[in-house]
Amino acid sequence: MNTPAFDHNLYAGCAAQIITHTRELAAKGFTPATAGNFSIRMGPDHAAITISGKDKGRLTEADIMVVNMGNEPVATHHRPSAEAALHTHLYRKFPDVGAVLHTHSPTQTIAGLLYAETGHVPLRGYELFKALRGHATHETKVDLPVVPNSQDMDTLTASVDAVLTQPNQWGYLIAGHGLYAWGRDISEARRHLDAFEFMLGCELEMRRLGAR
Ligand SMILES: CSCCC(=O)C(=O)COP(=O)(O)O
Ligand SMILES: [Zn+2]
Repeated sequence: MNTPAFDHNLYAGCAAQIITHTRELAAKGFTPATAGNFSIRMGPDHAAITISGKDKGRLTEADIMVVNMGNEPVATHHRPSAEAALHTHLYRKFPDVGAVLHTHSPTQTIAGLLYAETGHVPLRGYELFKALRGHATHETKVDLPVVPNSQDMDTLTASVDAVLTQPNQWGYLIAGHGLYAWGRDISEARRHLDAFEFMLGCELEMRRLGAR
């Protein structure tokens, strides 16, 4: 008997979690058209990830596949997310990362454009910092990195790698594109994504009010 390439029960559990979160995020308007991609680590060598080009609000298990940490499809002919390299980069760089979520909300997209030149969004004074693992007070500084967009995944990955130099960084923006957020598991990644979305919304509102 052939050894299966991966644990199917583990895959099915990961797919179910991805489907739950993507439906919720799509309902919030965070995945317009077919935007966004989502993954969960399946051990040291594999991740379950969304197939490229799917409507993320209507995913079924058949829309989620397995890749190795070199972005190669495992036991499937489907094409993984065009941005799979950004997911596996995080899994390779940080062994404790268990899930990666990527969305394109209007707030994330606009903030990425507004702060592209500065290279980060300076977040200050938010009680919601405490939703970010490793942050216990509002009296700290959180600079959310912003990298330039690129259709070349090697270029984009290198830009991201260069800005992830501090402990307890849980997200970055790609200018004009969207947000990547991650965590030890999908619940934590989702908490980080929701926290960044809220704080970015506050920053944009303060700019409207002329306070930034
Ligand atoms: C239509 S959105 C453009 C591609 C993108 O940024 C994205 O998040 C979705 O790409 P995927 O290949 O993961 O479907
Ligand atoms: Zn994207």
